[in-house]
Amino acid sequence: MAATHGPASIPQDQESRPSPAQRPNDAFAAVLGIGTANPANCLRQDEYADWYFRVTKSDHLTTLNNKLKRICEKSGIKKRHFHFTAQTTADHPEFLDRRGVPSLDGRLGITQDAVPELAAAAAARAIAEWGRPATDITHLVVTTNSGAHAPGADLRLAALLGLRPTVQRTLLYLHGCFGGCSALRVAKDLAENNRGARVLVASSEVSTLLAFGGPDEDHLDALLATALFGDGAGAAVIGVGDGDPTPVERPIFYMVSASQATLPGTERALYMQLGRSGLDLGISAEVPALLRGTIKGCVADMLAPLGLPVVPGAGWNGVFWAVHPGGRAILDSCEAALGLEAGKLAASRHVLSEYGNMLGSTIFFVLDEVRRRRQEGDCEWGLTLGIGPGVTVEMMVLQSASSQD
Ligand SMILES: CCCCCCCCCCCCCCCCCC(=O)SCCNC(=O)CCNC(=O)[C@H](O)C(C)(C)COP(=O)(O)OP(=O)(O)OC[C@H]1O[C@@H](n2cnc3c(N)ncnc32)[C@H](O)[C@@H]1OP(=O)(O)O
Repeated sequence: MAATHGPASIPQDQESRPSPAQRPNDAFAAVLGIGTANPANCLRQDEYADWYFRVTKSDHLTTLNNKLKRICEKSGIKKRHFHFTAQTTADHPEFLDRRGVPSLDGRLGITQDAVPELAAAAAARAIAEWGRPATDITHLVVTTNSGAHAPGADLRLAALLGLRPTVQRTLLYLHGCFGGCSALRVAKDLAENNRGARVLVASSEVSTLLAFGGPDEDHLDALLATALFGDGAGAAVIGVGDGDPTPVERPIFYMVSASQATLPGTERALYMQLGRSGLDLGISAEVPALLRGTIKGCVADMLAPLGLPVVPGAGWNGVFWAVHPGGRAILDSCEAALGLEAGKLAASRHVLSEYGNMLGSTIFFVLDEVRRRRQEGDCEWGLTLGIGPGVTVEMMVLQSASSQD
């Protein structure tokens, strides 16, 4: 299937701009397997605020507790998974004080094992769906916001999965919420430029361990973060059919084109920085409005060279969407700015509801959900959007392989 069902040519727009689809069939990398995993500890969002104020010994801060409750109610999240437990704060009381108390070593000491182990659980599922032995993986791309080690989670993951010692590793740190999209873009390039390559991409996030702290009324975006983020890992196997069919492989999506854009003047709107007290972060309340004002032009600019076909008259509703659910208001902004019909972001909203924002891992959950929901007659072409610090938007044009079966 991999080699015989390459993407059909993308019809050109009237100006006949050069298109990536002018490349021969089967030249595009395809997603050949997807896997996801979460830590076992799961907290309901409607109980989260009270849990958080209890474990941080801050029950007396009722105004902040009520604010967190209001944020949780509007978050579009039902539950989230965490590597973090109440026991973590009992074992590491220094994690509670983010005002200069050193705790980075203790936090990194936990993520060192947690990141590759969670990645391995997701990757094992992706490899099982792919259907070939782990030793056939030629390249490994790992992304995380939850580490600062060398050798890093990529090497541990390779060992846990029994990959070949010659596997070619790439590790992407601190890419924020678009890390999964960046890793997929790198994997696409590796697969398309190395004949026979099979690239394992894995994102693993236990960033709650790095960023957790007690409530602080001078740092309300950190309070917001406690309501949004969860832990999880996603993985995919990427490869090109390259004229050497391997019948066991069944493409899910073809990765037709990848691009990245940064919204001018938005460097401080979203940021992360590792410090001695852990991961410091900023999430401006302006982010949803910033996206609402710019995302349409940004996506149009990135698509312009491609001549992507949309159903006549359907506009942005003529494609399927896999948008990173950075927050409920992020999805609302994209929906409003692009004029999307209700339901177009259903997969993203479902993932947000079930898991929260798992930074770079989230896009794998969304892609998994998009393919689960696919039905006869659904749009053949689609777009992924990753949004994170920069403010950076990563986009990939996908073609569903199932529409060619
Ligand atoms: C178990 C341990 C767990 C620990 C977790 C630890 C944390 C881990 C963190 C990991 C590190 C990750 C860092 C990554 C940073 C960059 C990555 C991203 O892209 S990030 C992705 C980007 N994601 C986003 O940008 C989030 C997008 N935002 C949203 O989705 C929504 O605004 C909403 C759901 C937060 C609220 O719904 P909405 O309809 O707007 O409802 P309303 O208008 O009624 O407001 C309700 C209350 O919310 C308030 N408030 C709002 N914004 C902020 C703010 N920035 N700041 C502060 N407060 C804010 C607002 O003031 C109001 O308060 P009040 O007046 O009631 O007192």
